[in-house]
Amino acid sequence: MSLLIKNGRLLTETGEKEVEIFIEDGIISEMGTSLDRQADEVIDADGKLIAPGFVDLHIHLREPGGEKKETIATGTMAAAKGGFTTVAAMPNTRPVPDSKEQLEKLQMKINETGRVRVLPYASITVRELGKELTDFEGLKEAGAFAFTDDGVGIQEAGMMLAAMKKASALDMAIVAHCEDNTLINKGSLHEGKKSAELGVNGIPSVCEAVHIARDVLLAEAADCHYHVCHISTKESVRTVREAKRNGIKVTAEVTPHHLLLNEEDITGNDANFKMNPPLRSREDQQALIEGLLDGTIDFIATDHAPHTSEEKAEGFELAPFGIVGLETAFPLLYTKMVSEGTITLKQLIEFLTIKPCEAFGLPYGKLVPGAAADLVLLDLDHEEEIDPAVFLSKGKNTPFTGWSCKGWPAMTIAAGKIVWEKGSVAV
Ligand SMILES: NC(=O)N[C@@H](CC(=O)O)C(=O)O
Ligand SMILES: [Zn+2]
Ligand SMILES: [Zn+2]
Repeated sequence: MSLLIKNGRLLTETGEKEVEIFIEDGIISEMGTSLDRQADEVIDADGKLIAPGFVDLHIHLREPGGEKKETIATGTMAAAKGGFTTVAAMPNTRPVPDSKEQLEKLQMKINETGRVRVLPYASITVRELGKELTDFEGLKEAGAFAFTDDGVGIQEAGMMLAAMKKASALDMAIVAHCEDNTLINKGSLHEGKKSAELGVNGIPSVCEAVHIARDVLLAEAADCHYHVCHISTKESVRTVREAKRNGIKVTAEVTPHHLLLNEEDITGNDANFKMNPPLRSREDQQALIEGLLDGTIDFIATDHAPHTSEEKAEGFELAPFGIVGLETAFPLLYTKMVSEGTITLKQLIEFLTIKPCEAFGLPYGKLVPGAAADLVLLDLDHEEEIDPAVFLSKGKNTPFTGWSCKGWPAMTIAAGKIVWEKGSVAV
């Protein structure tokens, strides 16, 4: 099976140039200006920008156990529509992939129904209960991408150190949801201006930062790659910056919503603004942007966390934490950060491709001969309003409804196959 993409544009060090890409058996075989190649299928990119397929190392697919919210099939369709060709699935499912057997079952399901590449996380502790470490060796053998108890923090330093030592010996990363249970304060949003205004309990910034401060020291002691999920506060950014300066192997991700929103954007009782960590202050938002620009924060991940409309209708205090992100990440970031001059298009693409891959030593995220043919065609000028009714995700829980964005994916190719095309009927 071969594919020839004509009339594409490529972003290079020296600006944009025209490109043709010849793909054979899922691999980029040749790139150039006028390739003299016969292909089974020819695609006219019609001047669209061709970028490496996006990589999202933090998403929730909900299967097994949460199929009302999302499945591997619907979540990876949403990923394809958003231009993502590699995603890493969090293990807070029921059951949790906390044994070789469970992870093997999950892998089978991914192979059957995943539309794009799915890297499964395994949990750090059995059932994510924080009491007993999982079988790291067996889970690595079964294909675990890294270890995390996302959804909850690892409460005990001794448990975290033991996990890091084991992970380090296997050359695997510990990926952390940083939240100290004794500091949550039964909050449903950030402890600050908005919580005071509404008179409701808030989650203080230190609830996150205190875990990061502890964990960078543990990572140093264990010589382990430690990755911070969804970083959200200025104190957290400062702590990661300092740890990096000291040579500690720490990386961090930030979500589009923490870059684009702060607590002041929360409207009424709308639980589509409720996520964990919560939207923080304007100063925190600014610190996250600065952290991304100076390399303290390595890449962007959506934390795509679908919930049903019924659950989200329960109101701010009762609804579950989490918002969807796969189908809106690029248009939002392109419109709000690139068009407004905060970052360049090249930087944005890197934060969604090569940067996450470099952080975790993955061989994806670049367009070069010999690489997997994972790519996205971007229609940078096309403008459209965000409308959850057209999402392929089962989750409609977004705070960005009605935002007018440019920069929509027009076609996504994963491992040499068209996995999503604008205007075509979803199959
Ligand atoms: N981010 C969220 O608000 N929710 C996530 C859990 C998590 O990422 O911690 C979920 O699983 O719904
Ligand atoms: Zn989390
Ligand atoms: Zn998450």
